[in-house]
Amino acid sequence: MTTQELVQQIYKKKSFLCIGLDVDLTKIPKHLLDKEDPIFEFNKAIIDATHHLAVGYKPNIAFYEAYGVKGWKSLEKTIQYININYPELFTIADAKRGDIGNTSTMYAKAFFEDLAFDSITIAPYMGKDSVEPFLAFKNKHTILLALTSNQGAFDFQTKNVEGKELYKHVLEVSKSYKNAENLMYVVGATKAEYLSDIRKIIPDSFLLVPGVGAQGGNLDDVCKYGLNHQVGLLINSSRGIIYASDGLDYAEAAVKKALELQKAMEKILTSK
Ligand SMILES: O=C(O)c1cc(=O)[nH]c(=O)n1[C@@H]1O[C@H](COP(=O)(O)O)[C@@H](O)[C@H]1O
Repeated sequence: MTTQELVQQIYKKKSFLCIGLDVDLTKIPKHLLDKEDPIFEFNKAIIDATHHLAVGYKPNIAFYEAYGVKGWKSLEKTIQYININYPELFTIADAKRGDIGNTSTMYAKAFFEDLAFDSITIAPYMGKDSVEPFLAFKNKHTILLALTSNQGAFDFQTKNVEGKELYKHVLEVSKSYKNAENLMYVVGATKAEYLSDIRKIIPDSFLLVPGVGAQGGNLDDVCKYGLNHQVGLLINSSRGIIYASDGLDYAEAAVKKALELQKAMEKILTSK
């Protein structure tokens, strides 16, 4: 998917919501556990109910790998279901990969070619030759971890290195990578106060912003400095939407939570 197609979808739906599919068998409604593939059944119901309110879905790969081959099959069925039934949706493999060049190429093939995701999250720690193999894929997006939502972000990312914070080096250096136009960045919603500095370095890039909902991040704070001329934000909520209820009404409860966020986004977009 091109960035332009993503932007068009955002304006059409008046939403820049991404729903995180972090499926945990201990949290989904009990009646689904009797099904042949409970994870896929859960995802399918959530996607069918919320696809008009969201522009993207982000399965966190750990939640599938945790169930071995079965989990990987559920992931494959989920991404195929989206790509066949809702091809306009932007898909993110939240895999947080990155390794020496030839290994990164194999990760890229796994997520961009075999599973046909539109994008993948990547850790920048191993540098240019670990990131560029992902950037080589046309119309695929590499979402680099810049300033993450967790407390551990302060261990390294905000440390001063040669006069500026490490995350700023990540933003600046990555802009010179080959095919850098395929880059997006992760900035946690809990770090909204850093966004005006971040936008000075990468005014045009899309940001994936997790941490709204369960982690306490605030949508208005993120939008205040995070929005750009093409919106430039994908706000992710996982647990806050998909586990709104663990009863028979789980899909309707997810719609209610997604609608609250979409309405707030519509208001922000129309007042922009
Ligand atoms: O890359 C991510 O998506 C990510 C980066 C980050 O800094 N913080 C963060 O929470 N995430 C992911 O975003 C999702 C947040 O989930 P909730 O807190 O349940 O909305 C999880 O899948 C996290 O792994």
